[in-house]
Amino acid sequence: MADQNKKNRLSQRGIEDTLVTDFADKHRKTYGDFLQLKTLLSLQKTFQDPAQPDEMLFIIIHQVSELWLKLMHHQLVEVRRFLRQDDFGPAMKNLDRIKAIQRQLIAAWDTLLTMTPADYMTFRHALGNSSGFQSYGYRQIEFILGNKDTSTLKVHEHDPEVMEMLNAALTKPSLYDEVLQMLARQGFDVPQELLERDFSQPYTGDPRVVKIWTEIYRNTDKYWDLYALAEKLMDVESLFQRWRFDHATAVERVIGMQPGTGGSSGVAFLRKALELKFFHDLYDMRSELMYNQGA
Ligand code: HEM
Ligand SMILES: N[C@@H](CC(=O)c1ccccc1NC=O)C(=O)O
Repeated sequence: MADQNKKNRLSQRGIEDTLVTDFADKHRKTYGDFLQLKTLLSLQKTFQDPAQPDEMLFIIIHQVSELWLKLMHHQLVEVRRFLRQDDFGPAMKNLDRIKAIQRQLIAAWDTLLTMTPADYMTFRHALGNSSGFQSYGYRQIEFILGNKDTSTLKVHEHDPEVMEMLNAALTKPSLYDEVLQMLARQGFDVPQELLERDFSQPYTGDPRVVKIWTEIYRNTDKYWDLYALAEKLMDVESLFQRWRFDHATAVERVIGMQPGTGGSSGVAFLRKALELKFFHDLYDMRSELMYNQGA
């Protein structure tokens, strides 16, 4: 009986006859061709000689994060485009994807934190003055979400290509600017000066728009779509804050209160970002709702 069981145990799956195995013809693309794997997998160059064991982890976490940031930005541009076309459903679908990407970015902290402070110290000096502060993929996302802080551009002045990309992101309307345009198209009384504002400037909220959101949130039965959109924006904002919080917490766990390689105070600098907000009106509306309910 035991022998019979052993015989039946599967040790190899084998392949099916129909499986395509002949890729000698260069026109027949393989998985590796399609994904440019030779290029992709040649980019994880460790920078110490001899390489330290955790350099590979550090590089891959950052490269993967940059890829997620790239996709997140792509989807944010899509949402902005759909809002401009009043294509509500696709905008909502893409916001859901953005939230899923944000969860992926947050999950990276767990993997990174398997690296001990001592492990990091074996190669931190080799990073020189490079720092996540110089991530233009991240900055582009902050800009489209509305944090138009031009002081962050300074570190890119040496690089015309990056400057051009970030300047374009700076001067275009943010996602929320596009929401304001949409509210105006739907008949809400959005002040003209907000619709025609200089989009390279930060928008910190306006009591007249807060009034519009108050109307929407008091009458969700009538304005369900706008309410649902605003709540998705709040979700994106919360997940962004969670990423910032987890970053600051992870950094404190690894380097304590040491200054950053980019030259900032380190954790204290990162914690200051926890006070930043993208969608000011959506927060102010909540205080307004409370106040008026009591009145
Ligand atoms: C051991 C891991 C890490 C440490 C010790 C660390 C440390 C720091 C510090 C100290 C800063 C402040 C700027 C400076 O003075 O350098 C910073 C900024 C930043 N880091 Fe990290 N970081 C780590 C991992 C990551 C990862 C995995 C990412 C993902 C892309 C990331 C993205 C960023 C970004 C985008 C900023 C700028 C934040 C802002 O402008 O508010 N960091 N990091
Ligand atoms: N600022 C970090 C190092 C750092 O940020 C960094 C440097 C090179 C590549 C990625 C980095 N990570 C993200 O902030 C530190 O102070 O240790």
